[in-house]
Amino acid sequence: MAALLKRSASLLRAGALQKHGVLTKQALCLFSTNMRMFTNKISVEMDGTTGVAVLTMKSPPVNSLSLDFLTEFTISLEKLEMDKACRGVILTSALPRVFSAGLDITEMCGKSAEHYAAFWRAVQEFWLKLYTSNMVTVAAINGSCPAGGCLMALVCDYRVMADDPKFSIGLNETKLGIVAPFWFKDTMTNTIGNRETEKALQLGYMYSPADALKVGLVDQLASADKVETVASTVMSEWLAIPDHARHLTKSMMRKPTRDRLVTHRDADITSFVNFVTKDSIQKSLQMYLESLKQRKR
Ligand SMILES: CCCCCCCCCCC/C=C/C(=O)SCCNC(=O)CCNC(=O)[C@H](O)C(C)(C)COP(=O)(O)OP(=O)(O)OC[C@H]1O[C@@H](n2cnc3c(N)ncnc32)[C@H](O)[C@@H]1OP(=O)(O)O
Repeated sequence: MAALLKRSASLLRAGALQKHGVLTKQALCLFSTNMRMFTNKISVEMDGTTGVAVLTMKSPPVNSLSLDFLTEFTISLEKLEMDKACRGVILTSALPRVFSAGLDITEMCGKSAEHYAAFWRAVQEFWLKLYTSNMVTVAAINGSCPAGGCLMALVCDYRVMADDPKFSIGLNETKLGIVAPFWFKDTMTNTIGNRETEKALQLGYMYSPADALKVGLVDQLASADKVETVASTVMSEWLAIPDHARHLTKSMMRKPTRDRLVTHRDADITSFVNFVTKDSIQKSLQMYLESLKQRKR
């Protein structure tokens, strides 16, 4: 399994996944009954009787979405997608207090233009795979989830968040001096509407769980120790709907947003690389990283 994953990761890095559109058969190892899979940063437990997998992010300190993390995540999701027995995935975090801190800022600082392009392609791939998944996807948000972490939750079909005022969720990019790309914006607009998104994005607003529920950014709150149980209950409600009818409905709803990124994918990478290589943006990101480190002192 480790060797297959390693091979899959190198194929993904080498762009083979983009070239052929799917992972090679060799890279696939289908789940059929109860199954566990561990990579460095992710564990997947699939219950063959319910058809539900729990994908747990376990990349300390904050489950930041590095190139390695994104590669492992996308491969794990692809494997589940190819397994006919798997009908739903619950995403959650093994870390206390943090669901995901979003994109790994160190991937956007002090690197080459080639690195930024490869990183951004992996971010796009991650979004596309999760957004267009045929499986029911439920986010069990058991901690804070800024920016890319919020995006991950937003692309799921349903969001259950821990009702703890210490946690927050939102697209806070402007606070870092950067801009949420159009497909982040589209994903949020589709969830909470244009006016609320306009305010939230400009202000880089991080919502408390109660406020997130009020605006529809999350669907349900639960006490921290019940988030995954509530997510499982929601999952069984969604799985009661015939798969083919639900798939077709989901893809009808999501196709225009998905197509917009697919059509402008290369331009979006160029835009990202041009943006992130600017001295002023590098300075903002470095200062933000430094401020995160200073907070602890
Ligand atoms: C014209 C338009 C063109 C558009 C082109 C595109 C433009 C670019 C678009 C980019 C989109 C970006 C999306 C993102 O996701 S950016 C990331 C945003 N994330 C954040 O702001 C989160 C920051 N982190 C936190 O708020 C907290 O860490 C958190 C609440 C998540 C957890 O708090 P906690 O107290 O538990 O942990 P610490 O703060 O002490 O952090 C522990 C260590 O982790 C490091 N850290 C935290 N977050 C990140 C991160 N996102 N990336 C990398 N590293 C991170 C932190 O520095 C600590 O490190 P040290 O232990 O070394 O001090």
